[in-house]
Amino acid sequence: MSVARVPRVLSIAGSDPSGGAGIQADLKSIAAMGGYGMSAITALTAQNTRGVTAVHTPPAEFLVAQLEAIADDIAVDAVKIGMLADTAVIAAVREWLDANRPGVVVLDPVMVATSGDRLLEADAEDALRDLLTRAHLITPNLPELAALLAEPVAATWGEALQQGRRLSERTGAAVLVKGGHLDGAECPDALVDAQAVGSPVVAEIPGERVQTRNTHGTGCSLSSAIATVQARTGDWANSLAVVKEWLRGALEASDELEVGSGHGPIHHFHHARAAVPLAPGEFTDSLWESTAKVRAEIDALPFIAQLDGGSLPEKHFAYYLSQDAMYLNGYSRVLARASALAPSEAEQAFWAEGARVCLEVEAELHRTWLSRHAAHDAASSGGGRGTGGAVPGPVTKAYVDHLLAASASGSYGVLAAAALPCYWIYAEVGAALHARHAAREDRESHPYAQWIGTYADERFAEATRRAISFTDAAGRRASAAEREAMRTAFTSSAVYEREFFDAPRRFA
Ligand SMILES: Nc1ncnc2c1ncn2[C@@H]1O[C@H](COP(=O)(O)OP(=O)(O)O)[C@@H](O)[C@H]1O
Ligand SMILES: Cc1ncc(COP(=O)(O)OP(=O)(O)O)c(N)n1
Repeated sequence: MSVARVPRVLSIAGSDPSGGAGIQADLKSIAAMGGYGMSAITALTAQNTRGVTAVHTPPAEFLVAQLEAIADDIAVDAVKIGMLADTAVIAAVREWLDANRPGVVVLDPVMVATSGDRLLEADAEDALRDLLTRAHLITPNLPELAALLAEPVAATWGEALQQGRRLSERTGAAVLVKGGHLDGAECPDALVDAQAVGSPVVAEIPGERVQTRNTHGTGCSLSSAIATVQARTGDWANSLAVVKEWLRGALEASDELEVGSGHGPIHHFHHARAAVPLAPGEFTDSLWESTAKVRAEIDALPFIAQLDGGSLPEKHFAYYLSQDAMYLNGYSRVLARASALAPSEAEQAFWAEGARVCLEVEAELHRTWLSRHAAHDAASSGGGRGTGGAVPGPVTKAYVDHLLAASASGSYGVLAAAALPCYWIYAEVGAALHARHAAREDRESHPYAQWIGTYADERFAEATRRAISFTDAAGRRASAAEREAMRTAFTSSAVYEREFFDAPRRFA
């Protein structure tokens, strides 16, 4: 058979307005597997995650009109058949299949929903048995498999495989035997084909049962997904392996959806969560949120409270200043690298200016603050360093090494994310310190008044806004993997910010 890059897949099935089963689940599954989904609706149900309250089956002629409209205009690479409601619908589908003979036909013999509600009239079961012979693959659950054979429901996986073989013999189609209704921790699936050379079990995929109530529509999703992948690959065993892995993820992520109070739906697009288009600011907002705990820890550090209240030991302040000067020198090189990697001239100029300003501030620290605090600095521990000959402390070294590693990653986004906390957290901490200081009555006599005054620099606040905006744009452009790496880089830098503010207490 020929394979289609974006298979055009038709679901002939019923509608589930709650979106978890029926054509709604099929269209999501087809799209999730890279296909183009279409639907011809056999019946309308009123249902939610707790059960079915009503079924309305339009005249079969209207289904025929839908099927003809599609076939007149569009090549169909694969068909998935679900809820068929009654004999008139089954007859219409049978005639259409005979006239059009699609290359892939997957038939999910929907009879009774998990809630116990009938989705196929009892007198239509024989007509359904006859239709099975038109399918390439049949995907019954264990109660449906038993009903189609008029046998008791299989109690073991071995019995289920035997029943699958018998149904395959009777219909000439392959049967996907599904373990969803088995008791126990295992949830295997197997492709059974009585006509296969050797063993009729063509492929068997073991699987652990996912502990969740959200299994509404798993059968619909599985059958439409496998039809789509089969149209792409032409290999049933491969297709099952792909779909089973995807379905496991969809069950595991289903709690995120929070849909309904009964058996909720699965998360069809769990694998594409990171590819969701982001609004401006959304990415950096989420980075900021993810560091809430670290930022609260920074706010609670003795260094901040003591700087605020004026009781910070001067040797701690001197240590902080000398480490800041050394950090700025390394940070300048990192920003220069961001400039080199920047995708636009505006960004290139922005980071280059940041690199220049870092050196300017470093020089200013040496000229004013550090010379003023030289006596304390020289007396402090760390191997007799003075403001001129100081060596980077362990936190400064580790922080700069982390930033240099981000530079070496070659990813502009990762580097921008690693560099951002130094702007953003410093600006926020500084703004809060400055606001509190401005409200003090004794601010004139505060020993660190002049230093705290530097936190009010509007040019730094503006640079911070631009750094956030450029990093956000990089995050929106990034692949899922790069976004994850950006997140890790940002979080690590936030932790280093905390350690940097705490370093004077530990190492001065
Ligand atoms: N809790 C679960 N954990 C893992 N896989 C499951 C679970 N429930 C169902 N499945 C899988 O979902 C698919 C549909 O299974 P099943 O429940 O047997 O069919 P239906 O939804 O038609 O009743 C199968 O691949 C089955 O293995
Ligand atoms: C409209 C419609 N079609 C099929 C079903 C049955 O869905 P299924 O995937 O077999 O699983 P459950 O929803 O029964 O768990 C349905 N409910 N509605």
